[in-house]
Amino acid sequence: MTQDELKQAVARAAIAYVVDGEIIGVGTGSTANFFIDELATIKDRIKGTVASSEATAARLRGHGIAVYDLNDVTEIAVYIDGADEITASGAMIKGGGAALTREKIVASVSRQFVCIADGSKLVQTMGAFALPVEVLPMARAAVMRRLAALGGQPRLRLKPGTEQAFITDNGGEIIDVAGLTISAPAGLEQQINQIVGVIAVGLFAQRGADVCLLGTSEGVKTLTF
Ligand SMILES: O=C[C@H](O)[C@H](O)[C@H](O)COP(=O)(O)O
Repeated sequence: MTQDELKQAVARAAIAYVVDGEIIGVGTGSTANFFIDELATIKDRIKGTVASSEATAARLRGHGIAVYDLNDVTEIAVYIDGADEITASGAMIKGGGAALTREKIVASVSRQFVCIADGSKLVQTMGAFALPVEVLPMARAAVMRRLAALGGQPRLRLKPGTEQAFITDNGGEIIDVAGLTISAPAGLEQQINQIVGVIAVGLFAQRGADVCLLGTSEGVKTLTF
């Protein structure tokens, strides 16, 4: 099976976690896009969605699915999203698609977090994927020095094909930190959160996934944490 077929399989399996009549939180990225396309086939069963990025909101609306502002919603039944890396305890690195801050916010008000990922995302120790950190542009250099002091190699994410900083939906910039071996994800998440100028770190450990639907050549495996 190709990686896309594995992503499609987990996206389809995630439909079983959608709660009828409720609001669903929707993630960002290629796996989440497959999920949005599946959700479109049962859109009449849900009340609507909250999106974790402008790109996701546009894709949802393109399918005629209602997208609510989070400020108008008190509870989200389930949040469904991909990951860049996930451990056997449900901690994740996210933000390869630069949506980490809104993803974290939507996940934080959701009753359940269902991660959908192809098998290549399951790792023993996180860090091979450079850790994304969203920062306020004026704090970029100061935060990069602090991240380097933690042992990483921080690099400013650029707009593809340019020398200009990539700008997120929130007006922030992304620093990708390579070279970390993340053996205590919750502690590192807390430590990076405390650096002044950081908007959010792409470590989802304090609030990790509750379930991971993992796409493998033997079928979709369900990991619960
Ligand atoms: O910001 C992006 C998100 O955290 C994605 O969930 C993550 O990058 C995984 O994306 P994909 O499903 O494209 O591998």
